[in-house]
Amino acid sequence: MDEATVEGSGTTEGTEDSNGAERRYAVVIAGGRSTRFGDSDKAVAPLAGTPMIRRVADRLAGVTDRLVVNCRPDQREAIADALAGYPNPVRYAEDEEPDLGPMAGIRTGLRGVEAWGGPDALAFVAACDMPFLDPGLVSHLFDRAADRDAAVPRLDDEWFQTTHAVYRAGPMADACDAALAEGEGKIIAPLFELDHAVVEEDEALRYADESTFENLNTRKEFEAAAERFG
Ligand SMILES: Nc1nc2c(ncn2[C@@H]2O[C@H](COP(=O)(O)OP(=O)(O)OP(=O)(O)O)[C@@H](O)[C@H]2O)c(=O)[nH]1
Ligand SMILES: [Mg+2]
Repeated sequence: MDEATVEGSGTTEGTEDSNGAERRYAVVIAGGRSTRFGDSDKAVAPLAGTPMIRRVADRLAGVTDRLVVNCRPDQREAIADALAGYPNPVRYAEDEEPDLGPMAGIRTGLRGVEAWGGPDALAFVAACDMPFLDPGLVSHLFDRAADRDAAVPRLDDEWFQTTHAVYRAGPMADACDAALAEGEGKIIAPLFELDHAVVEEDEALRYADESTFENLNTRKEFEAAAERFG
């Protein structure tokens, strides 16, 4: 791999498991610098006693079969500690070049999925800072992506939730590579290259409440969220 270190490259197993059901992948991207949060990594910061990335991963454990975490190499040990004992198999897709932005994180995470389950595997991609995400909506997004290459929620007819969306690993990673090569920074650009379902707000909110899209950026938001976990 030229851009990312992905474990298990070359061990593609296909997307079917033994009972014929399609495996569902989760990707959590965590390669950001948490600058609004402060001088520690928000991914592993304890949120009401549990590292935030663990809360995100736990929300996904029942509706996905395998987890790929995208991060920088220097984050990996702390993240692996946070995910110790996770019920599903976990692999890491490390940024070879850091700080290329969330689109590069999505690309690298999906390359990890592709190496594990093949290019047609579907993955729900989440940011590491969305601890309220709703597994019911995640399942629905998988259903909506089944005959497409992506399913992405859109709020208020306008705001695509690209880090709360399902993608087919190979096509989306290729589209991100192309966008990155063109210097295209807008995270929605690769989406428009794909056959994608848009899940409008009213549809999404039949499966979840708004908090599923909430992301925590500042220490203040983090502390307010911690109180909601009691
Ligand atoms: N791999 C990778 N992931 C990123 C990068 N920038 C942001 N992310 C991830 O994208 C998601 C959304 O990013 P932000 O909420 O801006 O997080 P952040 O960049 O760590 O925080 P700020 O520095 O405050 O912007 C988070 O899960 C980040 O970890 C990056 O350069 N590389
Ligand atoms: Mg950022």
